[in-house]
Amino acid sequence: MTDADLSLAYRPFSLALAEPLETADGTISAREGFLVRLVDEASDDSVVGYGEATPLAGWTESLADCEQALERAQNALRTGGPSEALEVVDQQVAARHAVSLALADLQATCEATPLYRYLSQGPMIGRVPVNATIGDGSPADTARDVRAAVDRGFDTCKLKVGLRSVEEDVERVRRVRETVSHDVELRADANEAWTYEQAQSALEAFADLDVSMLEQPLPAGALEGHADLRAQNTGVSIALDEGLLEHGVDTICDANAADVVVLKPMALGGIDVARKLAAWLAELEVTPLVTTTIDGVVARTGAVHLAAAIPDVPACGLATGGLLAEDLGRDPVLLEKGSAVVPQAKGLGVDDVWTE
Ligand SMILES: O=C(O)CCC(=O)C1=CC=C[C@@H](O)[C@@H]1C(=O)O
Ligand SMILES: [Mg+2]
Repeated sequence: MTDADLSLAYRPFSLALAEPLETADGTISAREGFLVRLVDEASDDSVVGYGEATPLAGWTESLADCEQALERAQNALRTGGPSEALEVVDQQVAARHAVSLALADLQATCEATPLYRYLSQGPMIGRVPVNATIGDGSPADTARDVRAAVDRGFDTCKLKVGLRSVEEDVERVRRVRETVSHDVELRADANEAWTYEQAQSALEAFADLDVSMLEQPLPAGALEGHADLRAQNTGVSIALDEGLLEHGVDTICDANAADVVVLKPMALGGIDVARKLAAWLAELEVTPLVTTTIDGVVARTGAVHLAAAIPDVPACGLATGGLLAEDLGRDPVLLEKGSAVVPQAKGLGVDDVWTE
């Protein structure tokens, strides 16, 4: 394959969620983006690579900026090859995610290697643990949704909190705990909703209810506040998500602000970028965890490969396909007993997404 033989095409898509996901950041009811296809014209059987750019307000560039960036990448690929195509989308994380994923899928496919092994050069991995994602709802609805997830095989559930009063959120978690045993790991994600005092009182109550992790309780800027919450040693891990985009790994680790850092490849510019951050975090003894931005099957499967390339990754937010009412194509990732079964076919393992 020579660079000059590669051509990039993209097309828009819109995927509705089965039910709107209520978060303290806002409601997500549909995901719009671009499916990317790279073709190596020189290969006899036209090897292809797929990528996906699904911008999310507040986390990535806008849909319009993403489209312009993909157009630039299309031209740059023709004139300057892959490195130039990546360079011209350097500041548009969702577009860069798509282009870098398509390049990696194509390369791994050419090498007849599953994408995660192309990324990690590591051992074969059969499964990665995943969590169920439970949106805001009444205490009864939340308990019902968690029960249903546990009945489907999940043993880790992440609840969205921060839309109601702290007392109501604590009541939701209490109802959930009454419904499922302590074998089920419960996490909560407040998406920056709380003041320090609110976070402190939630943390104490959550510790009593055996919640394992509280994600982004305070605004992204509040690194010291997160460090202070951590220093209380309640037994509840503090995870940063939005905080990573604002501060980067070094600043978070220097401030001792997190036990866990959430990596969203779509918001970070790609699975290649996220994998480097994961290695860096692990070196600094902070746990990396992978989630999607409620993406289509191409980006979601890319995130599964990323998680499989991270040693000893904890349960990740990758079981988000079921939140969509429709998808870009067949899902190659089976969810079984709280794990995602990692595709072992060459490349991403996604096909039939680009129908003419
Ligand atoms: O982590 C998960 O279980 C699924 C992904 C998820 O929760 C999110 C996806 C996209 C935007 C956010 O509201 C949210 C998050 O903050 O982690
Ligand atoms: Mg989060």
